[in-house]
Amino acid sequence: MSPVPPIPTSLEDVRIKLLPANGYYIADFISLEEEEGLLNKIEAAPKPRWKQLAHRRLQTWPSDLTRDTLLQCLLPKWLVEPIATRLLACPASTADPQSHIFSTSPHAAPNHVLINQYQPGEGIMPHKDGAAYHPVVCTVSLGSSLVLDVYGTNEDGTRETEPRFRILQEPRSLLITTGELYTDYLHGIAEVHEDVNLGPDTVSNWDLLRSPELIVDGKLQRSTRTSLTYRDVKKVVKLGGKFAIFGKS
Ligand SMILES: O=C(O)CCC(=O)C(=O)O
Ligand SMILES: [Fe+2]
Repeated sequence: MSPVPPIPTSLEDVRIKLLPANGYYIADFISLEEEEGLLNKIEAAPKPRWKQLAHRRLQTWPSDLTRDTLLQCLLPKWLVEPIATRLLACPASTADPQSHIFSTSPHAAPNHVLINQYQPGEGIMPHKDGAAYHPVVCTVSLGSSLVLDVYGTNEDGTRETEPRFRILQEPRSLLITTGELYTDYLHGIAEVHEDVNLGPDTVSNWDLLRSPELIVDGKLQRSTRTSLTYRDVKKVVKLGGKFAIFGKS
């Protein structure tokens, strides 16, 4: 059994200093067994749970949003334990050990998880995650490393052609993006079989990586990579609430 990795004393210790405010990277967020358990759960989901998109496939938990609104429903236990619990146990600052990354979000916890799966050569077009969510995304990566490209915008609002920052996400790592990095920048994953030109000058989280030695000649071959992105959807409606109104009449 590989041990469950310790939680950092504070997110301040794992801040990606080269990024705009704020990005955090924890190379060892879950253990090998936890990674395997999660991949088994994801594979065991009924086939209709998967939405096949042009260049990746997607599961949405507990359900899709309708007009930026989530129908209130608890996340299944396997998505809460260990990831969500550990996210809330990670102090945002040493000054306030009770604070965590969702302390100031509407529900003080994530209520929504997207599971994206990419084969080598697949990716996601640069985009922003939008206003449905509180501006915090916690991404746990499983199976393979890949690079997340971060783009700025030009004065006329168009996207810059070249990424301004590159973040390498290793298997079992956690990446948190918040604030300006969430609201003002776009992120995407290139459709390549291999990430290239990786080094201390090109990878923003280089000093926080677990295994930079696996990168040979600046290259890393991709295999199947699955990501879980935890967020807090701002608007939540209760189905029971509506029935209660009907019940009264
Ligand atoms: O798979 C990832 O790391 C990114 C996914 C993403 O950007 C999204 O679901 O909005
Ligand atoms: Fe996204």
